[in-house]
Amino acid sequence: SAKTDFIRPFTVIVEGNVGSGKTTFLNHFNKYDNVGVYTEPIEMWRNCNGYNLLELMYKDPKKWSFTFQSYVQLTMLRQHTRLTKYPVKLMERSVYSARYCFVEKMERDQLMAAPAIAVIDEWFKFITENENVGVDLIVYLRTSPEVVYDRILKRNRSEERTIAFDYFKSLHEIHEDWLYHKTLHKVPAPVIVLNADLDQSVIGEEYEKYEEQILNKLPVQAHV
Ligand SMILES: Cc1cc2cn([C@H]3C[C@H](O)[C@@H](CO)O3)c(=O)nc2[nH]1
Repeated sequence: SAKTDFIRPFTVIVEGNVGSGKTTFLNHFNKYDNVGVYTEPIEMWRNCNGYNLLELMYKDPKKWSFTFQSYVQLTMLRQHTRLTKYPVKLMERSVYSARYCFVEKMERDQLMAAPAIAVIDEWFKFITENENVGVDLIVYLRTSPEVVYDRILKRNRSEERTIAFDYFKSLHEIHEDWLYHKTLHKVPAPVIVLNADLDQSVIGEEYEKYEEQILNKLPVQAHV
């Protein structure tokens, strides 16, 4: 059958520090039948043609950050452009946080040389010119670094064992500048800020506060 034209659904990206509770958030919204949930393709980063790029990056960030982030950009582009039958698409992170948070962090730590950043940035500009990569809403799971650090230690993901607290602290500041103070990089859609420090036992109420906006259920503004 002819490939249907790409009709971009109402696209929501879920952003936040490592350990900010994105998976818990996505699981909560997965139960709605009109929402397509697209989790971070971490298994692809762990197995790119047999190579665990995530592990390589954490083991030797100077050597592998460019390789890792260029593959992240490709896999996130794939997530953005995947056709979905759902009217609402919920994505875990995006090409925007890839560039504005993680590549930003690697640039500040000089883990990626300027020519490498220039190449990533050219790809990013080309990719984001395409409106199929547009987003309609950003959910910012706002946390404090201490809370996410404690969660990461408990989660104990093998590749993350070597990360120092300072990494999460500066990644937190980058997210704050981007999505809360809005002083860092372009913000591609309106932002809803959730208090994601809340414990799993009560955070459902926090989600429910914004459910209508997230599910695009708000009454359509009458066009006068
Ligand atoms: C878009 C994007 C997600 C992402 C995650 N990560 C890392 C942070 C976590 O340890 C792990 C899974 O999110 O990958 C990264 O280094 N660069 C990234 N870029």
